[in-house]
Order: sequence, then structure tokens, then C-alpha cells
Amino acid sequence: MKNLLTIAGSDCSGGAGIQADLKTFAAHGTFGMSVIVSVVAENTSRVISIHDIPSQIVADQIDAVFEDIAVDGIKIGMLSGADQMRTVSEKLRFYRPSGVVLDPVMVAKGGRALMHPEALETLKAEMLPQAFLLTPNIPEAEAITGMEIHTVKDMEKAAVILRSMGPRYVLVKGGHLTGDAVDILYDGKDYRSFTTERIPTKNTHGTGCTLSSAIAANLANGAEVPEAVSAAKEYVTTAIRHALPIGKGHGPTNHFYNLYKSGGILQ
Ligand SMILES: Nc1ncnc2c1ncn2[C@@H]1O[C@H](COP(=O)(O)OP(=O)(O)OP(=O)(O)O)[C@@H](O)[C@H]1O
Ligand SMILES: Cc1ncc(CO)c(N)n1
Repeated sequence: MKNLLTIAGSDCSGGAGIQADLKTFAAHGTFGMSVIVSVVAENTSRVISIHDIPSQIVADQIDAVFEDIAVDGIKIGMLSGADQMRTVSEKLRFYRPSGVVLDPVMVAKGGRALMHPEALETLKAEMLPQAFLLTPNIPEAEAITGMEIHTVKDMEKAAVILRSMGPRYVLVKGGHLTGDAVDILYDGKDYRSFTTERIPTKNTHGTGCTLSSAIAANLANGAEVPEAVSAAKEYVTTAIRHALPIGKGHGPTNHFYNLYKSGGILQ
């Protein structure tokens, strides 16, 4: 069994962040571990408050994992500020894990910032060069590149700019456009698009976290990048199709349907 680590924020309502990542890891038959960078008091409707864990405790959590357990795959999600980014970046340079999937989380579905806007330059300088695969959604890709994205062609242009900032692969997610849900993967040479029909639902809390964790798990389980993305896209689509209508806002993705499908749950 492979060991997967998520470095991200905690969503107490269970739909996004660390909680979505650990559920996704388990559904992929991997052993999930977590380094909590921020505790977010949030639910399907709103973010109430954000408490950043002190940098030393973030660093200690990373040491605790790496000094003891082989890390086969890693996903990085919400990093609220420049301090958190510098701490994580320093530890990545020290431990040099391979296959870092970086989801540059900036804003929650309800609109509240999960990353301080002043940290954008640190994200670019410290984090992007360490990413094997970067998975921005449209607003994140716009913020990092400074360009507007309205079409799949724009997504391709943004992917080129993003890749020039360091990551080996870029996956621009099209969840925020209209029409089919199209994601674009760029490897420096070719584009590959991953397309599914848009599911008419408001229950999309945690889709990005689910997708990036599924990619990290698939990579650790031995898939090549296009196959890892393709299988993760299928995973998140199933998780959205069966998303749970719980809470008053954007309900969470459903990991259990994927488990039923894979035979991981016997009934
Ligand atoms: N309504 C939908 N139907 C089908 N697929 C969707 C839908 N919404 C998003 N997706 C897909 O879900 C994945 C996550 O994309 P999205 O753009 O929603 O990420 P995100 O905004 O980072 O999510 P998060 O809310 O976790 O921050 C992508 O593969 C995207 O194409
Ligand atoms: C902790 C956390 N990470 C990521 C997201 C984005 O979905 C969220 N809402 N909360």
C-alpha cells in the first residue's frame, strides 16, 4: 500500500481540504497522512474564521511524517500566507518528495479568501517551481498569470504561462466556465483535454481538493500523468454526480459511490 500525504487546511464540515483529501486517499486504497496548515471554521455555505497553525508546528508535522514514514505521493492544498508557503517550501527542498501535486487554493466556493492576496508572489516564487503538477481553477490561473480566461483556448494560453513558472505539468480546470466541464493538461509540448458533461448541481464543495488528491494517489499507485488525470477526472465526476445534498449551501462530493464501484464496501 502506498503512503500519501496532504499538506492543507482543515474543513470541519468534511467536504473540502484535508478531510476530502483523506477520504479520496482511502478510496484509492492508499494510506493517508495529513499536515494541517490552517484550521478553517467553514461549512457548505460560508467560512466563519481561519486560524493558521504556527509555522514551527507545520514544520514539525512535516518532520514527524518524513522522519518516520516513506511518502509515496503528496498533495498540497490551502497555504494561507507567505509564512506557510516558505515553511512548506523549505521542507520540500529538504525532503525532495517526488510527484508533488499543488492545488493553489485561493478562494472558497462562498467567495471568502483562503489565501492572503499579498502571498501571490511567494506562491509563484516558492511553490510553483516545486510542483510536479499544478492544478489551478480558472480564477486561480487568472490571478497567477494576470490574464483573463473565457475559453478553452485561453486555458491553453494560461497553461503555457503557468508552466514557464516552474511546474513540470499544468492542469487548468474548467469547472468555472460554462458548457462541458473541460480540463486542459499541458506538458510543455502537447495539450490534452479531459471533458465530461457538466452535471447540473450546486453540490460542488471540495471538487478541486478531490481531483488533486485523486491525481496524487493515482500517480503514487503507478499511473502515468495522463492516465492519473483521466482516472481522477472520472473519480471526481462520479463524486459530483452522487454529491450529497447536505447543508444549506454547496453540498460535498461523495466518495462512497466510488468505493461501492471499486468493491471497497461490501453492500
Ligand atoms: N458541475 C460540474 N460537472 C462536472 N464536472 C465538474 C463540475 N464542476 C466542476 N467540475 C470538475 O471538477 C473538477 C474540479 O474543478 P473546479 O474548477 O470545480 O475546481 P475548484 O474550483 O478548485 O474546486 P474547489 O471548490 O474545491 O476549490 C474539474 O475536473 C472540473 O472540470
Ligand atoms: C480547507 C479548505 N481547503 C480548500 C477549499 C477549497 O475547496 C476549502 N473550501 N477549504
